[in-house]
Amino acid sequence: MGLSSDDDTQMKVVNGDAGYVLEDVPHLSDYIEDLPTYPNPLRSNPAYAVVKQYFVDMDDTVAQKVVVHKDGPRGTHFRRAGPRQKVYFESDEVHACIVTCGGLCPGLNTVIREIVCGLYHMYGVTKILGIDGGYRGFYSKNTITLNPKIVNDIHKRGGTILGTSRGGHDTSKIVDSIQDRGINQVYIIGGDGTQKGAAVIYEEIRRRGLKVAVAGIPKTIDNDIPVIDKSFGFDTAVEEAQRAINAAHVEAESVENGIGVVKLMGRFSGFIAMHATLASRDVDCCLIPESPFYLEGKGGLYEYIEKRLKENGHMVIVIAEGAGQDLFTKSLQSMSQQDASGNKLLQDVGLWISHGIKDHFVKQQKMAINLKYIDPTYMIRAIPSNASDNVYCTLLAHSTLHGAMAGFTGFTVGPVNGRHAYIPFKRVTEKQNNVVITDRMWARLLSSTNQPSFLSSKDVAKAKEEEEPPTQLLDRENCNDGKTV
Ligand SMILES: Nc1ncnc2c1ncn2[C@@H]1O[C@H](COP(=O)(O)OP(=O)(O)O)[C@@H](O)[C@H]1O
Ligand SMILES: O=P(O)(O)OC[C@H]1O[C@](O)(COP(=O)(O)O)[C@@H](O)[C@@H]1O
Ligand SMILES: [Mg+2]
Repeated sequence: MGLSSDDDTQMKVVNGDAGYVLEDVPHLSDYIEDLPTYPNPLRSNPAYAVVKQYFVDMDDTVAQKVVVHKDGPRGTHFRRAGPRQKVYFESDEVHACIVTCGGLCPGLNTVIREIVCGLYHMYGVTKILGIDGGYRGFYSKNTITLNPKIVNDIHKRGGTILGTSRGGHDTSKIVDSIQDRGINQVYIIGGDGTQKGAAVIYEEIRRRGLKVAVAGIPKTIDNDIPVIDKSFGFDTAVEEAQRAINAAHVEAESVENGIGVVKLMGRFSGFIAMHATLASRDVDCCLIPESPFYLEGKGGLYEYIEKRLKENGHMVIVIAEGAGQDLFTKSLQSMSQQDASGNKLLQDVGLWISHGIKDHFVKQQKMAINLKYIDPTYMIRAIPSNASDNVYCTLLAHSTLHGAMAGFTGFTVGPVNGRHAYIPFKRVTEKQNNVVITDRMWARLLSSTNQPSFLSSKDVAKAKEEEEPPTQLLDRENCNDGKTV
């Protein structure tokens, strides 16, 4: 095995036999010499001591791709998450903090709860601070003391007890605050923007030579974070979206030529819309940002609506908020408007398409329609996480704190092919996870709704060219959208 020689401080690439590559995460000992280690207190914990092979082997890694060919390279691996025999912090030395940034997501409170309880009960850590209101809270607000009693019931509530915000990432002020407060473990929960912010915080801490572990926990309702199988809260959101789709269906089927339009979240990726549609089976058309569509003429949306109403008397349309933005924002100024974090602000596509459909059928004078528009966007993310997300959030929190206690830093955590791994920040921030419309999952959706693909044969060939990897199995990202299934 050989360590690559580049001086990247965010990823340590180790090459092994047969094309094995380990994209390892940084460790405090990479830049601080002679750090003392201590036996993991879990060795004497009555609950965990009895578990056979509770500790993760030093050499355990997780493969990014599990579908392989006999003669293919072993490919990229990440360090397996979990408790180590030795830790780099003594219990009473740890001063941890937790911050939540970006949009809300079901499960945020569960992750907070489990970090607090995990640190307390597994590692005997008692000094834990909550940072109020996202990154800016480090330097502009008071902190919140956290302990198991305070967080006991919070997983039953939506939102985040710590508050959140967009914008306000000032690296030196944040690191000054970490240093001044004597914080040595920083748990940062948030999406792609947050993880980029966490990466620069880690870089600055390393530059200052501080013994501070920086750990990211990926959060996004949109499920657009690459590498990990799925982001927490996504399942809950898809489940909650069913209620809106059911309502749209009931309304639509109760009247003549009823149309139910439901707008769901998904700024650049249509995972929520796609999964909610597949789960429901009542949806006749799903529109997502990755799949361009058009309204007028042959093969367009209006033609399909007319056909579907004639066949079935009613229909349901699910539209992701980022779908079709190019169709109607060109003339509008707000196209270039951004939120405090620099994310593009979107027009209300649901309202726009509802008006468009109504106008079209009024002008046509062929058939009278009855359209109901349902916008549950914030309702699907402001709720508490469901049972399976709660368990997922618990494991994520545990994986993260085991990593920080073991001295890893500059990492984010998540399941890769079902096994939790420590992933370099770069890998989760360099691109976004999108629905691939030339993949099987989208084909399943098209076949379940019977909607047009809105693509000409030329478009299909082009899309295939763009998406198709040179070798089908090994060069494609593993992904939670079922595309490798
Ligand atoms: N490139 C970046 N570098 C540093 N901080 C960033 C960057 N992008 C976003 N942030 C910060 O991360 C936080 C959350 O980002 P945002 O895009 O709103 O949500 P999310 O993390 O869910 O994507 C904000 O406080 C923002 O200032
Ligand atoms: O919370 P805001 O600022 O209204 O933003 C809404 C956006 O947040 C999201 O829910 C998730 O975005 P983040 O992952 O960046 O938090 C998007 O789906 C949506 O476009
Ligand atoms: Mg984001």
